[in-house]
Amino acid sequence: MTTFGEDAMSEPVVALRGVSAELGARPVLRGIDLTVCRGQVVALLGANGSGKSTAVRSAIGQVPVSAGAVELFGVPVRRFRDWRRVGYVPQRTTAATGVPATVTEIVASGRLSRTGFRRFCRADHAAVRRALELVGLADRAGDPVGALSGGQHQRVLIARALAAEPELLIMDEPMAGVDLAHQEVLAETLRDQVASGTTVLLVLHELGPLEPLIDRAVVLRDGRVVHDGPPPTAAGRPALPGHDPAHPSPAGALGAGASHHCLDPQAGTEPLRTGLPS
Ligand SMILES: Nc1ncnc2c1ncn2[C@@H]1O[C@H](COP(=O)(O)OP(=O)(O)OP(=O)(O)O)[C@@H](O)[C@H]1O
Repeated sequence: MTTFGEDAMSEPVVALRGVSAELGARPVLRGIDLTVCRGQVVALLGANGSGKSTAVRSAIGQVPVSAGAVELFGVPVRRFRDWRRVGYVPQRTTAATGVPATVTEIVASGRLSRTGFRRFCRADHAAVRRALELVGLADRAGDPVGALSGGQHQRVLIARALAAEPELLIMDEPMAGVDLAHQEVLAETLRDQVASGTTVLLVLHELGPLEPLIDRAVVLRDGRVVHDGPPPTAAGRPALPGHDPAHPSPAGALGAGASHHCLDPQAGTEPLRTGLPS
């Protein structure tokens, strides 16, 4: 297990500062600030069309920004090359359907960011096998990916991201179409990843079994950050252990410019609870 010191915990792994982006002629992001520090698990929430996918796609350089700055591991994304450190699960796609590849081949493709064009070594094969086991698909390893159900396909995409053993996992609605039993399995997997120091940025519609893992929620509305703080409270119970639902954080109270959600090494506070209302 990796242990990070306080200095590492204060290091922004993902930083969007004042980011605006247009798709077509439409302004989709309107000056958003989003910082995820090492070891944090941040959920990006908001209604359909609020800009969540665009925000994570701009974080990995897939959407060009018209204003503001995007950094990964402290490096401007346009100069970032160390992609082995990043695992990305796109919003559910059927792109692999019809591709004549096996489940193992799709998952192994996630390892290419580490291996480049060298031959797979024993550790690479082991990482692929382990990723398949983590999502509960080891028994389907040799099957054509086109023969899988939608939820199984989603789990293949998660395994593909895990195969690279990334330091940062960015997942766009990873639980979409996944049944509750396998959501629990994936939540357990994610818990292990987080325990070993992985930083996670998730687009979610509902927190579900991931709720206990979420340190912070950033809520978008119409391309703007309207809340950055504790996750919303599920009906009738606290969003996090120790969080009093009688004192919910007012949406927008923390607003944009949330880099203070990283641990201040001088402050000596609990790193991942910074910003929770008392
Ligand atoms: N390629 C595109 N060209 C033009 N507009 C687009 C494109 N992709 C997305 N948009 C628009 O950008 C806005 C934000 O889309 P985005 O996919 O980021 O939203 P989202 O919050 O992830 O939504 P959902 O919850 O439905 O996945 C929407 O109004 C959408 O119609």
